[in-house]
Amino acid sequence: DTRGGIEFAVADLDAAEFGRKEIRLAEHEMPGLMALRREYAEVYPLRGARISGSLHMTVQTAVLIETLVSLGAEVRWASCNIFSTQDHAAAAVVLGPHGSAEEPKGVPVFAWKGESLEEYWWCTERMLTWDGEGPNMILDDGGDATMLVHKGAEYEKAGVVPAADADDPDEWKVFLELLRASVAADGSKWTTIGAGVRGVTEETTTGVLRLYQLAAAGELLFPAINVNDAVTKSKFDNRYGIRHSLVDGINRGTDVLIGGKVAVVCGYGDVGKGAAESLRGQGARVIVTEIDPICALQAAMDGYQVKRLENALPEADLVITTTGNKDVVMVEHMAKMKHQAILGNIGHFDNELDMAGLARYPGIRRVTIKPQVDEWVFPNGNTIIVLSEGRLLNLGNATGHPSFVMSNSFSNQVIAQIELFTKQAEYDKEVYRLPKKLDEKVARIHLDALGGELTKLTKEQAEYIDVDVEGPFKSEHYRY
Ligand SMILES: NC(=O)c1ccc[n+]([C@@H]2O[C@H](COP(=O)([O-])OP(=O)(O)OC[C@H]3O[C@@H](n4cnc5c(N)ncnc54)[C@H](O)[C@@H]3O)[C@@H](O)[C@H]2O)c1
Ligand SMILES: Nc1ncnc2c1ncn2CC[C@H](O)C(=O)O
Repeated sequence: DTRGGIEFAVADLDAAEFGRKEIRLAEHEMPGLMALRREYAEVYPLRGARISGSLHMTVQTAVLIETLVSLGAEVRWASCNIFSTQDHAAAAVVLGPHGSAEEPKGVPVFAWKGESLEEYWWCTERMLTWDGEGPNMILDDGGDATMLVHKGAEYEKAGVVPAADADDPDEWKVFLELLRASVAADGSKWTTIGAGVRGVTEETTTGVLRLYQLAAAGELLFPAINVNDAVTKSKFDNRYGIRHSLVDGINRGTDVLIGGKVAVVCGYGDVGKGAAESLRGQGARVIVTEIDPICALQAAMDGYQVKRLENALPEADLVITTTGNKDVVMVEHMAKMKHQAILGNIGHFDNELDMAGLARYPGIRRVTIKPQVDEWVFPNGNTIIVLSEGRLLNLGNATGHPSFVMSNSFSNQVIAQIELFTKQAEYDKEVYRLPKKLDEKVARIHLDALGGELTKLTKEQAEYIDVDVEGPFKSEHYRY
């Protein structure tokens, strides 16, 4: 639809008033973004930026979007997951703080909760397709937007879009069909977009992995900033955000008592650490699976039992994957789980769970209990409860991380967007991280907001530990 010159595809514009109320409350909980709006008021560092954003369309993301706009940017947005959109937030962003349903004054948003795969990729293409000049910045979460531009340009150059293999994931088949139609209609669309983008800022671990792979292959079309590995992002959002939102998703999805139960957490990285703490906080006995001896030893030292999945399954009441890897829980594992055990994933993609194998299992039956909660019935009558079809359940079954921790992450996103947009000449087609001083600046803002008192180094102390009184306070190789 298009109204007031704003193109959009959202579930219900009438939900905007509710969305605006929650955005207003969220602003109070996002001091980093509000501080950046004040710091750059009247400066408009992003004037001229045309940002295409692919990131869960939540209340928190709405505050990020409106911060980018307040710094002068034009923005188009889609969600990076078919279940993570909060429809009232999407509607409020289309209307903007001063618009109305008749006269929207916000930004184009193409996102609604419960998109099909075809709709998801349609939204992603719309988000990247501007009238006139294309985007000159991408803000990505998981790398789907970056992949669409890169694969589109690659296939335009080759003059052909490959056919999918029969056992390719449905996502990939849908993706190739979208590109087949696009390349047939305009054989240079994605090449032109790729050439016009000054840089991409990537939110999450899995998207960052994809960027380093592109860079290693010499295929990166533009510079990239790895926002995930800002300390004030991954050591906070990935851990403390999950500590809050994992249990939220399980409770809203199943209302099953977690206390006294046995929970298996696959992966003990930043997300796995938050997941284990979240479940232990509810009184679960947590068992961790890991492939990395260092993270496994951390789990053991944190008091968790460390086992291989197949040895933990017989007693598991919940199994949660957090690895960023694929094929972690296969249908053979699922067939051995306890009756009505809960299976969920909080990694970025659903391929951590063998959902295709489950759907193909002979005699399997799917009973939808409610949206994003399915009971899968095996022929022997044993059933498992799968959340959000294996997609990240904290956003599919709940509302994701709370505002305060997303303020940390999104402050880094805004800083990274300004860096790449205004200092393009300083960046090559490589993957960069933000300097430690900016990381410490984000931490300082949020510590102040929590009422924390920072101790000041004396000049002598600073010299003794060989740092500047004003920081950076740690070496580049320091591990927080
Ligand atoms: N749901 C959310 O809100 C949210 C938030 C942040 C990150 N993420 C996503 O969560 C995933 C994990 O992120 P992270 O920052 O914790 O990554 P990480 O690399 O810190 O941790 C992943 C851990 O999984 C382990 N692992 C890999 N394969 C495994 C396997 N087969 N079995 C057991 N362990 C295995 C690795 O050794 C590693 O320790 C990524 O996909 C990331 O994008 C989701
Ligand atoms: N509330 C949220 N809004 C937007 N994205 C969210 C929210 N909670 C988790 N995420 C996922 C982003 C996270 O930084 C990641 O790395 O995946």
